[in-house]
Amino acid sequence: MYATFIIRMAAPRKIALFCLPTIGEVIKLYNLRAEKQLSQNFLLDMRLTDKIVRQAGSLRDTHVCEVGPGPGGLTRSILSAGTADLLVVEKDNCFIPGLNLLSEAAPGKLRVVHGDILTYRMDRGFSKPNSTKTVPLDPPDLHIIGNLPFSVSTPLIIKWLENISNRTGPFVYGRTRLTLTFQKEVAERLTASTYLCAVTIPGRAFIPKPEVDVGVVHFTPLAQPQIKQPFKLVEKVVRNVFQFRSKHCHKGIEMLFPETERLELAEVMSPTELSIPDIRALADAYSRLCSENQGLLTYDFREELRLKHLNRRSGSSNTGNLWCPGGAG
Ligand SMILES: C[S@@+](CC[C@H](N)C(=O)[O-])C[C@H]1O[C@@H](n2cnc3c(N)ncnc32)[C@H](O)[C@@H]1O
Repeated sequence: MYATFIIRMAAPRKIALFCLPTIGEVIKLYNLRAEKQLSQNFLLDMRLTDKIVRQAGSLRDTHVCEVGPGPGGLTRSILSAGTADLLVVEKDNCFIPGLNLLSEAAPGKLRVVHGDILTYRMDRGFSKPNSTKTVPLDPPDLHIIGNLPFSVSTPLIIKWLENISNRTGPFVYGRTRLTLTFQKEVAERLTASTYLCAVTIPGRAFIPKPEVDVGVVHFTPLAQPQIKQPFKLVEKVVRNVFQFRSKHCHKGIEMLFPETERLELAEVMSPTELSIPDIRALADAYSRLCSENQGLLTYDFREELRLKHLNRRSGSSNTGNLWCPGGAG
C-alpha cells in the first residue's frame, strides 16, 4: 500500500481524486495485465472515457452501476461527472485493490463489489422507489454504464431485455437507462432503426488493441412494449426468423413448426427487411397458434432434428412427443 501512503502524506485529511496515480500508474502499481481469455481491453484515455459517459446524459446526483470497471478509467469519468452514488461490479479479483484505492479517494461515493454481473442481484443494490406497482413515466435517476467484453455484453443485454419485460433486476426501479459498448457492427445493428449509436471508439484506443472498433449504445426502455406478447415468445420468433439472415424469412419462420406441420410460405422478404409491426404481427399470430396448440411454444426444431438423428441411428421411427397438433399435448 505504498501508493496509498504517499497519497495520504500529500493530502492528510482526504485523498482527492486528482491526487490519485493515473490509470497507467495504477496498472503498473498493481501489476495488472489484460487477460486475453477474459477479453480485457482497457481504456486509459480520459477524453474517451468522458465521451462514453457523456452518452449517458447528465449524471449529476444520480445513482450509477458500472459493470466491469477493470482498472477504473471509466469509473473516474463517472465520478467526475458528479454522480452521488456509484456501485461497481468487477469479476476479476486483481482489480479490487485499485478500485478500493479509488473508493478511498471518493468517500461515500464508490461502492466496490467483487462479483459477476450475470448473477449479481442489482434489484438489491440500490434503494427502491416506494411504489413499484406502476412504472413512472420518467426514467429513475439510476444508470447502468459499462465497457464489457463483447462475450458478456451480448448475453447480458438479452437477459436485461427479459428483465425489462418482467420489471425485474435493474428494472425494478423503473426504466433504468443503459449505456454500453458493443462491437461496432453489433452496435450498428442494435441502433439500425433508431440511429442512436452516435459514438464509435476506434479499436486502437484500447490497450491491448482489439481487432474491432467499438460502438457506444444508449438505451432507454420504452414505457410500453411495442409487442405485447411474453418475452420468451417474442425472443423465440425473432431468434428463428433471424437465424437465416441471408435467406428469405420463410426459412426461419418454418422452423417455428414441427416438420410435418410446415406449410409452404411465400418467399417474400429477407429478415432484415422486417419492420417492428411485421414482427409484432408474426408474434401475435404465433401466440394465437400456441394458445390453440399445447406444446407448440416449447417446440424446438433443433431438438426434433437431434431426436430424428438419434432414432435414425437406433433404427426407431419414434420422433418423440415434441408436439401434437390440435392440442393433444
Ligand atoms: C473490456 S474490460 C474494460 C475495463 C474498463 N471498464 C475500461 O474501460 O478500461 C472489461 C472488464 O469487465 C470485467 N468483466 C468481465 N466479465 C465480467 C462479469 N461477468 N462481471 C463483472 N465484470 C466482468 C473484466 O474483468 C474487465 O475488467
